[in-house]
Amino acid sequence: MEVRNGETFQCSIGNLPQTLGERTKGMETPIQVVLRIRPMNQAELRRGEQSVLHCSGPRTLRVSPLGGGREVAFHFSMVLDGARTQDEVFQGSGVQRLVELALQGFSCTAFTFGQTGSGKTYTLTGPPPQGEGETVPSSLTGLMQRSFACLLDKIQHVGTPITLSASYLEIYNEQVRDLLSRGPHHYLPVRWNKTRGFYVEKLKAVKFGTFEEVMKLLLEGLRRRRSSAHNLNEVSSRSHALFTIHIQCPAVSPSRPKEQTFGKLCFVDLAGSEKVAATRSRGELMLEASNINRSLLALGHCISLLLDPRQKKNHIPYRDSKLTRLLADSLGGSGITLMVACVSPSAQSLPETLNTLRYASRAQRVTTRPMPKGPPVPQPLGLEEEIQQLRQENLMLKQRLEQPLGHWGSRNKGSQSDWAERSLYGMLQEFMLENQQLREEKNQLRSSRDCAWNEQQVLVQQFKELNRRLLCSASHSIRCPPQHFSRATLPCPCSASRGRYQALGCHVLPRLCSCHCNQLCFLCYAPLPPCAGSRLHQAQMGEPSLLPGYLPSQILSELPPLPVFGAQAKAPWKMEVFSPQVQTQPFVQPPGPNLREHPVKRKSSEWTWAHFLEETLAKEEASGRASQVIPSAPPLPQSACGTPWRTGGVPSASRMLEEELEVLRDQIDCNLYLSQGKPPTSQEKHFDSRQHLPPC
Ligand SMILES: Nc1ncnc2c1ncn2[C@@H]1O[C@H](COP(=O)(O)OP(=O)(O)OP(=O)(O)O)[C@@H](O)[C@H]1O
Repeated sequence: MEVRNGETFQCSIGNLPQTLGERTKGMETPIQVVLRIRPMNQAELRRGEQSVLHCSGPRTLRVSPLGGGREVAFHFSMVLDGARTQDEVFQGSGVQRLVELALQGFSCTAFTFGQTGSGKTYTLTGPPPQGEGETVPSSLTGLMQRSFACLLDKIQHVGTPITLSASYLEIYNEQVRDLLSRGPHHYLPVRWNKTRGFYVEKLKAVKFGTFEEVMKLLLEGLRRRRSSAHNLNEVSSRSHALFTIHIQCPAVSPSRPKEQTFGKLCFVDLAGSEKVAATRSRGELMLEASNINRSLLALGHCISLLLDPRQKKNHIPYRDSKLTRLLADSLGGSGITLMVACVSPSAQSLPETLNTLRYASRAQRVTTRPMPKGPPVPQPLGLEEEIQQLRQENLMLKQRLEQPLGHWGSRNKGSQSDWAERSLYGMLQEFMLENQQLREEKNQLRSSRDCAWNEQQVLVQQFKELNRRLLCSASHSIRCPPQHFSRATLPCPCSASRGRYQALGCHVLPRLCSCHCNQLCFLCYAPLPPCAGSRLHQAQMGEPSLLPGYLPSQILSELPPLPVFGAQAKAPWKMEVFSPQVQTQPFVQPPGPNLREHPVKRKSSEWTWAHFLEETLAKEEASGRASQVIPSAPPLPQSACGTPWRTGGVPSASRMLEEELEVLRDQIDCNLYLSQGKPPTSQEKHFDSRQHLPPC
């Protein structure tokens, strides 16, 4: 103990237990917090600022606001005022003890925190070099250089070869960068696993054995670290920097490998919290300040939660920032931690200083359970064997899956496991084969459906062509009866009628009735005057879609245009030929002396123009009343042998076409069902293409 300026300065390591080691393994140990007050800088002295911080004893700080405000006292492991030299800080902070514990295999961390320009970097590494190649005077070197020297000195006395390596990284704008890596900057990911906790992947660790080597690494990293000038600090660090020394101590006896230790000594120089208004940071500086403040806030939040024993058992949001992830073990894990809080004595910085003091006060109530790090825990033998077996099985199964199908049949039937494998993989292969076959079948069905569709299209075209030819042929045969073989035309029934339509000429096709009671010439579509038997014959028109003058509009639109005679000729579907009353009437066979007394309703499916024509003509011939009933009927066309055209003769071409068309219709019906790829539904069973096709 020594006395300076009337104050007691205890040159010890504060509360850090000297005996920390074997006896404190796993015991709750509080974080050690040391306070360092930097001296007034030139700018503050120029402004004539007064100090508001007063040390009252080695561990107590009194804050006396100017103007007689309420005085506040803070207690820490050690309070080091502005008059303390770097060496005194090293001696009084307890870092030496940390070095000893790291050598014993503990994971030790010393970090500085505080407002920007409060002396954090100075405390750890001393003042910045004055020029390129300049070194810091040994009296001003910080905790890090002194700790390196201490560590190497202690290692020399251990007597066993100890492996040392160092890594250096910075967290800049929430990105981790390796400061020992040459070449372009690469940001490294922070990972986690059960044995290592959080770690930086691919972080370079450089082995060293001498003080010069480790100093070279430190200076190399310091040069690469981001720093900028702002209003409060000419060389302000813009990133958090972590310098870690990994200490691998072999076991004293090779027969006891578990005694091997893996200690760690980490120095963390946090970037300073800053008020942008005070630092007047703009642009990139402002972004950096925002990231710095955010990560420090996350650190403070973790510390607050760690204070609550109930919260500590639950969730601590270490993942909120890269900094808290990498400090997780030091804050709430198995590490030993020393914090050096740095403050400025100036009254102008009092708000930030109070923040730092409160932050530090809380941090020293956080506890860890220090545990030395041993060699990586090997996997239990059983698990390793199991993993190995699973790997082999996986490999074998992969190989078997790649084998040809026939392979399984040729295998000998062996043990139960063989059988199980065989049946399982046999099933798999069968399913795959079946799947393949089903796919092929589906493709075949699809192509046959397409073929049927194409065929149907061809048939529809053929049908149209046949229909056209049939109409032309019928028309021609009536115009030029075979017995005449001349182009002399029969008189049109329209021309025979009187009235305004008398002048209209038209052509004749076999029709329902030769009188004009249907009020329409079905060739020229001219309205015709009603006849005396119109009521009777209108009744026959109950199925308008089956009459020759009424073709479905879809088919008519696709047919070649019919010859039009006269300017008044209109398309039948646009003419008001059929009154609503007539259209809604069901077809009733006309009563007559030779017909049944009661009208018989017929199904529309039974009703085709060809059948009706045939029946009507047959009945008229049989009764001999054709001319009576239909006085204006044109003479029936006669064949060369004198037989009516419907039974043979010249219209035999039409007959053939009709038969051909019949076949085509059947084919179309079949194709319609085939193209749907399923059996016809009950609705489709009633479907009859004849109803949708024009009559022959
Ligand atoms: N104890 C001290 N004795 C003499 N000078 C000091 C002391 N502490 C700090 N300084 C000086 O004050 C200035 C700021 O110090 P330093 O850069 O270490 O602050 P900082 O807290 O690291 O700031 P930042 O967070 O911005 O990086 C430097 O010029 C440094 O040399």
